[in-house]
Amino acid sequence: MIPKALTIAGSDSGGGAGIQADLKTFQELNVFGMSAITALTAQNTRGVQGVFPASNECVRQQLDSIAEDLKPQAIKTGMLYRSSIIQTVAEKIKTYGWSNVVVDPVMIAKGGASLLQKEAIETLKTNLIPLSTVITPNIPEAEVLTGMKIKSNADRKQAAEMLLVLGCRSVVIKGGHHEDNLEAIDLFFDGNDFVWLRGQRIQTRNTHGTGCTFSAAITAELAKGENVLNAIRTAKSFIQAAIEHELNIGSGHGPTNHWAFQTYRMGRP
Ligand SMILES: Nc1ncnc2c1ncn2[C@@H]1O[C@H](COP(=O)(O)OP(=O)(O)OP(=O)(O)O)[C@@H](O)[C@H]1O
Ligand SMILES: Cc1ncc(CO)c(N)n1
Repeated sequence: MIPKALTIAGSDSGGGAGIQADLKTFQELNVFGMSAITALTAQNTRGVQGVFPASNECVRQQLDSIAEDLKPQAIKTGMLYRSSIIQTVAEKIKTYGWSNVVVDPVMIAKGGASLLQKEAIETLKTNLIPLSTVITPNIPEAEVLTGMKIKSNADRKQAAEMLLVLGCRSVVIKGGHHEDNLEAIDLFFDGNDFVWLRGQRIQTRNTHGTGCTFSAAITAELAKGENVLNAIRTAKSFIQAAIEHELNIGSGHGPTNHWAFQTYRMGRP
């Protein structure tokens, strides 16, 4: 069976994040990609110039069209923008019985533009996170979701425990925003084991879309039937290669290199 994955997220006209990063990542990992677009953004490596959210009906119909004909083995959510879109997505996940749900709780773009309205945070916590197999917050997002400050490793473990209480089956709190300049270390927790996933920190400004790419890689591996921890390990290796082999596109925060994993790492995750 051909593995198929669905991304429910915003479009990044600059091609480095959102739907575009997700579909490129699915393709590179040999997974057929599908998309339901929640918002169009006018965006480039310098920042977000415009946000044009889709109607609830538009999101609903895209999800129905996909579900009636194609069966995704895994899905991810990215930018969802407002509460009613989150509700629509949560209802459809339940209606269609979709499993292997990766929730990337996207809130703010690197340049500071808001990709999620403040009042939608509660809906994310109560309606969507309980349906997820894994959530992938960065440190600032984990702070918003838990209401605690995260500085030390012990703080991060405590935040992971609090996030599990929201009803997700597991969590990875990503370390891209940590002040460590030698390593980028992510923390996985599934209620039993804490696993630290380490990678060398690359000194670069080309990190636009790292979070989208990472969660898309997890989704692709879940679609192939991998378990969550193995999927996350491959995703870590995928994003490491994509940051390391930089493209230097654009004059701001450039995109990562989505073909680097295939070209330089395949078979060596
Ligand atoms: N400079 C870096 N070098 C190596 N790995 C990094 C670097 N920055 C981030 N990562 C890794 O990339 C992945 C994404 O983490 P990050 O915390 O940057 O996500 P994010 O803030 O959600 O990204 P974005 O919002 O830009 O899409 C994690 O696995 C993290 O460890
Ligand atoms: C559409 C979109 N989704 C997610 C992010 C976060 O990287 C972004 N910048 N743009």
